[in-house]
Amino acid sequence: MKLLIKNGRIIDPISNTDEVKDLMIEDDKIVAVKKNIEEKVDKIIDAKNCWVVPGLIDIHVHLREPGFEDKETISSGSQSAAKGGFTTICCMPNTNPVIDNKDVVKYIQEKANKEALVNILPIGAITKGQEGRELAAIEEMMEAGICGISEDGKAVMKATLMEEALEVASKLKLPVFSHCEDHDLSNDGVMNEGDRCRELGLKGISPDAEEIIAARDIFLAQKLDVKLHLCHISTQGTVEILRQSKKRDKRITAEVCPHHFTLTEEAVTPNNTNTKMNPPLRTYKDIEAIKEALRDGTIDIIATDHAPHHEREKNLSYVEAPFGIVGLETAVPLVITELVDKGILTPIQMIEKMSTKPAALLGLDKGELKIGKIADVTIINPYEVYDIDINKFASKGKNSPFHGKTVKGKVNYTIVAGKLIVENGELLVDKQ
Ligand SMILES: NC(=O)N[C@@H](CC(=O)O)C(=O)O
Ligand SMILES: [Zn+2]
Ligand SMILES: [Zn+2]
Repeated sequence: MKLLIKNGRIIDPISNTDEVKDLMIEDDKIVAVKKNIEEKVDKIIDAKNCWVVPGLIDIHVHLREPGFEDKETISSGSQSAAKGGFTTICCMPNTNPVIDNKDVVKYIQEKANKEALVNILPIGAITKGQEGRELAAIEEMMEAGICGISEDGKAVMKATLMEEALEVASKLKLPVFSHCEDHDLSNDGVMNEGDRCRELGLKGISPDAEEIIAARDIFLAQKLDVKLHLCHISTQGTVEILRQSKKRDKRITAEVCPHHFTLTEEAVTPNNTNTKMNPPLRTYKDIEAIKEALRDGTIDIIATDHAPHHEREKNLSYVEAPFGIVGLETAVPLVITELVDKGILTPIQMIEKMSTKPAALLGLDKGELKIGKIADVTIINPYEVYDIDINKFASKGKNSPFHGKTVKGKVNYTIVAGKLIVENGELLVDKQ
């Protein structure tokens, strides 16, 4: 099977390429990247005016299976990922049962092999049942194939236990994804601590809650040979801590989610629980700091923190509704609209943060368009303008604050190991 992608703008951060060329795939591999390939093939994709990029990798996704299949499943989440241009996603362990032993890891891998359209890499929990009392079976999960450990959904509050986890991760060479939140400080807050929460009479979550645990984990990690990654950072203070720490320790990485550079606390209204997520939407000054950090490389990765919830739960009051919004199908247009179009990131930098750096953090041989590599490829039309429509999401979760937003940038094709999964923006589903 030969597939030829003609006349696209090949964007490859590793070779620093941003140039119109053709790309040929044979079976599951990239076999040529050059100008004017004239060869008899099985299928030609016309990529004129489009970007041809290494398949996007989202290191922060909640797939909800096992346990919360009414919110999302491995199958529906993988369809959502494919539509969003992601060829590999990492799934967080806050499922039921929690991913804290090899059996749950294997369950997810087996289901993913049968049902998923994209590569799925489970992340194991740090503590048993995510209860914060004793370490999970990290070594056996590593042997089963987890790509990292995280307590996401919450932080490990006990510093000595977090230290122990970092030591184990260092020994096993597993990255640690830290959800930075001091739960004593965030307490029962539901939005950013600031003018807007006082105006609305809602309880706030201060930036301190994030910054204190970010600083703690950086201090704990820098004594060890370990990859510490800060999840969904949202405040100017965390950006500053990170920028300073990176001068001493090059292994620390951090991600930001599209909603944290697109919306502020001003978007919060008590009847729109799709503005409720953790960490919460912050302020204009935080967005400015995040954008600067994206531009200067302090923030390495853009991840979605795709957190689907059922309408029934999101219809509860602002206080009772769960935290989280979906993100897989809005990431590319938000990044193009808010960052690339506004000159904050070049297309190469965007792809570096959505494919190359995630691959490097996970130690994957991906994130590059090069002869001989597995053909995970995404084709994006960066000029298409349209309104985001939750009803078109493949995700079961419709909890997005971006419904109706006019954006630029559309994922047209997603190719996983040489196989066309999305064509003209639509899924070609042959697995369910
Ligand atoms: N981000 C969220 O608001 N929610 C996430 C948990 C998390 O990422 O911490 C979820 O699992 O729903
Ligand atoms: Zn989290
Ligand atoms: Zn999360």
